[in-house]
Amino acid sequence: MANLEWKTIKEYEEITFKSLDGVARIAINRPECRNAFTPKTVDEIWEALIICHESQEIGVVLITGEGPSQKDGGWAFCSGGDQRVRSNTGYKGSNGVNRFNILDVQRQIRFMNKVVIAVVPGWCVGGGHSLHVVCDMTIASKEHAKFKQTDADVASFDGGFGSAYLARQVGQKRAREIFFLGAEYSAQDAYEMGMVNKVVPHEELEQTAFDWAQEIMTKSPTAIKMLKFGFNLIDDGLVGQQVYAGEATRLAYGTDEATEGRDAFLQKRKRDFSKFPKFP
Ligand SMILES: CC(C)(COP(=O)(O)OP(=O)(O)OC[C@H]1O[C@@H](n2cnc3c(N)ncnc32)[C@H](O)[C@@H]1OP(=O)(O)O)[C@@H](O)C(=O)NCCC(=O)NCCSC(=O)c1cc(O)c2ccccc2c1O
Repeated sequence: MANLEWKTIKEYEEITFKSLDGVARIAINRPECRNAFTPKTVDEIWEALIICHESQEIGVVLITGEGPSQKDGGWAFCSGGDQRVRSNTGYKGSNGVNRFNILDVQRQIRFMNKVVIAVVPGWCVGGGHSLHVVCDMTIASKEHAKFKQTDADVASFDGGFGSAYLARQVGQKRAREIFFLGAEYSAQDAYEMGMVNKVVPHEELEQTAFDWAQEIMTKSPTAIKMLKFGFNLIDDGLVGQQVYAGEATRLAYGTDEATEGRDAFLQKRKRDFSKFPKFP
């Protein structure tokens, strides 16, 4: 793996959270179970994403999995919900509360004001597969990345982004095949289907993701954000419209027209928008 000198932003128990030159790296750190997530893992990812969302320094977020496993050398991005803590009403956290909180993380990635890249070093399975699907882009290890949707094997189903948005990426027939058969796909298969952006030698995986992040960060942050929310809009209904429109409102606040509206109110005078252009 690349010798990037990541610095820890915050210590967690089940993830690592680091950054370098404006790029954040969030990695599930449970390689012995192929980076399956518990409610605690997910809470930690969620908090790290909020930190990234609020940060003025971070421009791009990488989500990945630590590895290899000390047990057998296997690599994983994420193997989905940890089946050992699954109960009749969700996944049981250490406080005894059952959760499906990975869906909160999916929404946070979707509505995040920065680009989120899935960096897939190995197995990408079940809820882990859905996690990569919801990320803005995916880069995968040529040697070790493998994609598989086991949801129906374990009587689970991500009927949201994990399946419907996947169909946007690979087409309806392929998405149904992925879920209905639960077959294993190589990084190259996934690339050819359109759910992976680039396949690179394992040694170059992290460096490639970092380079992509650096390139994105040379561009206008507002343009990148509006493009991301614009891409999301058609699939996200009124919530997507709200997110996009919120950013349009922010841009409008920066105009003289907005200043006139605010100042007229505060100065208790008649507003005068007559001088402002009505562009065709
Ligand atoms: C991921 C695998 C294909 C890897 O196979 P491989 O042969 O390489 O390795 P092993 O099978 O020997 O695994 C090594 C070790 O890890 C343990 N492990 C792997 N995955 C999990 C897991 N998900 N939970 C718990 N433990 C796991 C495995 O038992 C081994 O332990 P040892 O002690 O024996 O060493 C293969 O492991 C595999 O198929 N894993 C299961 C994948 C799976 O079914 N995931 C769950 C899908 S459902 C889901 O993720 C999900 C979560 C949500 O929160 C949702 C919320 C709302 C809607 C839907 C949700 C949802 O679908």
